[in-house]
This record gives sequence, structure tokens and C-alpha cells, in this order.
Amino acid sequence: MKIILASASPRRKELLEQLGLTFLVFPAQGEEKQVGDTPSEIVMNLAKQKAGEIYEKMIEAKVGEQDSLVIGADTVVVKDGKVLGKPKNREDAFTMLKGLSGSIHEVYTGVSLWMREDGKKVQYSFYECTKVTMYPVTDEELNRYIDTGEPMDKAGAYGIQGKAAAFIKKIEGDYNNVVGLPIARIYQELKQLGIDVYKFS
Ligand SMILES: Cc1cn([C@H]2C[C@H](O)[C@@H](COP(=O)(O)OP(=O)(O)OP(=O)(O)O)O2)c(=O)[nH]c1=O
Repeated sequence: MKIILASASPRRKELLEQLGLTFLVFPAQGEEKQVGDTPSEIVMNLAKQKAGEIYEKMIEAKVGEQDSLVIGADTVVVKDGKVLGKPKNREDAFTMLKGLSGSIHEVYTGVSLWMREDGKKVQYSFYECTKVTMYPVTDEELNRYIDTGEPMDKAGAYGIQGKAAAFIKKIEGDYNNVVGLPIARIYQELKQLGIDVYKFS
């Protein structure tokens, strides 16, 4: 059995490595469409598109002659019901961070698992939500943070694992979910499905 991570995110790769799993990385190339009415639906749909693309390619390319598991994920920040993805530019990053400063927001990560078991396609998605409280941050601090370049490839324009750690007052829920992959939940869901990930190689 093979595990394939359908992601270009170095953080997702690191988190999966933390579990000591053997896996391949094939990032999805397609332009995903934001579909859904709620943050949870949106992240699960986006994760599904990423994992689905790689699952289909893998079958086509016959990389997966054996049973396989493809993992896709998507992370967004939600502030007062508004979904924030990655900032488009510096101004966008500033507006996002200014909105998060001194208040509480949620981070949603959707996960989609596509499996081939005994020649059959099985697809399963779920999401995890973490509440994050940010200290008030001055405009000068925000500009200095944006100058580091750290916000640009991250949902909500910050990385809790990086320099933005200085702005985080409290988190409720899974830290790894904020970084982009709720590994404990993934492991537990697979366990419930009767899948022992350590049997994959
Ligand atoms: C909130 C937050 C997000 N992020 C990151 C996680 C994700 O990589 C990114 C959100 O973008 P995503 O679109 O979820 O993922 P991605 O484009 O980086 O990678 P791929 O689609 O190939 O899997 O924001 C952090 O690294 N730290 C944080 O604190």
C-alpha cells in the first residue's frame, strides 16, 4: 500500500513525516474552485478536489498498481464568518492581519482521503476547527511582519509556526490544524476505518 500526499506545502509534508510514515508527495496542479456555503464545506470541497486530482492521475499513470491512500488538505482562516485564503498582495495581507488583531478567529482545515481498497474507490472527507486569539498588533508591527515575506503563502496572512507566534495569545483546539494538517485526527479517522497507516510503505 502506498500513501500519497497531494500537497505542495512543506509544512504538511513535515507534519506527516512527524508520524514516521513512508509516503510520496504529488502536489495537485489544478485551479481548485471554491464551492460550498459554510467554511467547513468549502475546505472539504477544496481538499477533495486536490486529493481527487492526484488519485485520478495516479490511477492513469499506473503509479498505484497496489492499494493506495491519497491525502489532500485545505486551510482557511475565518473571521466573523468571512473566509480568508492567502493574501493577494501586501495590502491584502495588511487588511487581513488588521482584522485579526486583538480578536478571536477560527482556522478550518478540510481533509480528503481517497483510497483504493481491493480495486474499489473509497472517498472520505472531514474537517477540524481551531479557535485562535490574537493580541492587539500595531500597524508598525504588522508592516514589519509583512516585510519578512512570511504571510504571502499562508491563509489569513500569518504562520503560527513562524514569527507570528509573537502575536498569538491563545489557541483552543489542535495546533497542527492551524499549521495545515490535523495529523492526530487523520490518524484517528483512519484507525476508525480499520486502516493501519504503518502497514503502508
Ligand atoms: C493559519 C496558517 C496557515 N498556514 C498555511 C497552511 C497552508 O499551507 C496554507 C493555506 O493554503 P492551502 O491552499 O491550504 O495549501 P497550500 O497551497 O499551501 O498547499 P497545497 O494546496 O498544495 O496542499 O497556509 C500556515 O502555515 N500557518 C498558519 O498559521
